[in-house]
Amino acid sequence: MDVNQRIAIISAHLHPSNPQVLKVPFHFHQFLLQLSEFCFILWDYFGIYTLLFLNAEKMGENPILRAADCRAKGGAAGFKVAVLGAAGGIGQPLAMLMKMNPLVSVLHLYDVVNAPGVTADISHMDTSAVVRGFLGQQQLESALTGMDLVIIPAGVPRKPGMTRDDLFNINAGIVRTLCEGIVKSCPNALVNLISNPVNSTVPIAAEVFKKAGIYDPKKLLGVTMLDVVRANTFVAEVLGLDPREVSVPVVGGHAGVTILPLLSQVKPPCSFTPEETEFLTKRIQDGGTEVVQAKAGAGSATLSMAYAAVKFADACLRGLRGDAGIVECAFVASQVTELPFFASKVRLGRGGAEEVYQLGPLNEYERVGLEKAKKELATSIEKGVSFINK
Ligand SMILES: NC(=O)c1ccc[n+]([C@@H]2O[C@H](COP(=O)([O-])OP(=O)(O)OC[C@H]3O[C@@H](n4cnc5c(N)ncnc54)[C@H](O)[C@@H]3O)[C@@H](O)[C@H]2O)c1
Ligand SMILES: O=C(O)C[C@H](O)C(=O)O
Repeated sequence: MDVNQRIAIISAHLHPSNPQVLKVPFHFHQFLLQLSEFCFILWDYFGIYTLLFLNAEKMGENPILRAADCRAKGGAAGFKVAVLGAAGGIGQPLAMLMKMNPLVSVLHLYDVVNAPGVTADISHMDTSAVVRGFLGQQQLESALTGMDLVIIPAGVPRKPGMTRDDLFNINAGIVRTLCEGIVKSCPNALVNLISNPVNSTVPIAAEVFKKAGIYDPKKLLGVTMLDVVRANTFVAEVLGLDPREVSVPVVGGHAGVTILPLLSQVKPPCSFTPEETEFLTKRIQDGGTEVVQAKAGAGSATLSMAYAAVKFADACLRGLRGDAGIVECAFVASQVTELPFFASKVRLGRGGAEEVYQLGPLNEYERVGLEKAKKELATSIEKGVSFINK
């Protein structure tokens, strides 16, 4: 019986117009029974909230929100995910899409600006993940504590005329600081690194983790999914197919010629003329620049990147859950070439990138592209490594 039913019954009994109340002589035991009913109602209405208020006042929090948070925490089981740089151009739509992901139970949004605003906004979405905001470096440790997956889109984006490597001086330091936070608060988390230049920031992260003695190469993944997303889209346009039916492996790295689409391995199997191959390869390699130029100084890809990041993060979470056969491209520690890092297809599992696949047969065009990619990649990787070890 709920509180309202109890109130209805008791007030009906006590109301002077109730003939039974008038007729039935006063009995002390009935009076006690009714008194106890009233006590229950008072407790239901006021007692629990009084306790919550007293407890929450001590903790300096709004008790009603705290109660709601407790209920939400008791909800769906899932993974704890942090987004670092959550108030940015990528961070905001990425945070929104992660809030919609049913595999996520707790979502921590960290930034050096505007994290509370983005958090308040996203927390009103009626999906199950509980959202908490963290602002500034003094809250970095709390933001990261207990996380299963950390997604990093923090850092400055390109303007027209810049290369991704031009971002190194600012973003290298940002990535180092964030990775030092991961060392302290969630050394076993999977890390999805988006901040550019990815070809250097992934080696930076690896060196920070190595120095701290927590490096697990399987758990550090540079996000190159946007190259795959673009490749699927552009190839589908040429073939006249639905992009969701097209799968293009993109290997190497994430900048200019290091982005190497393997058009000979497109699924469904198809063939391209030399002109189509040249056109598609260039368009995929220059996809980022195409957006930077179109935005004319207002930044680089944010919405398609958030989409790609969430597609990749979802694959990582399904891998962590133990799903079989999750294969995506990522920039990881690798023995596929002589370079210590290389993007290729990886199998995602409970331990992260559990298997790194070989490139498979390449045609002559791709072999030439691979040599160019490796040359530039070697320099970018070395730049990242020596940033930490200088
Ligand atoms: N891997 C890829 O495919 C890919 C694609 C697109 C963009 N990017 C890169 O992602 C990065 C972010 O791009 P954006 O468009 O979102 O930029 P943005 O400037 O819109 O957002 C970056 C956010 O990072 C925050 N930030 C800065 N320093 C920080 C710190 N120390 N700790 C936490 N947060 C910090 C900023 O406050 C800002 O909110 C850039 O480096 C960009 O080049 C990578
Ligand atoms: O091009 C950029 O600077 C951003 C990103 O790396 C992209 O590929 O869109």
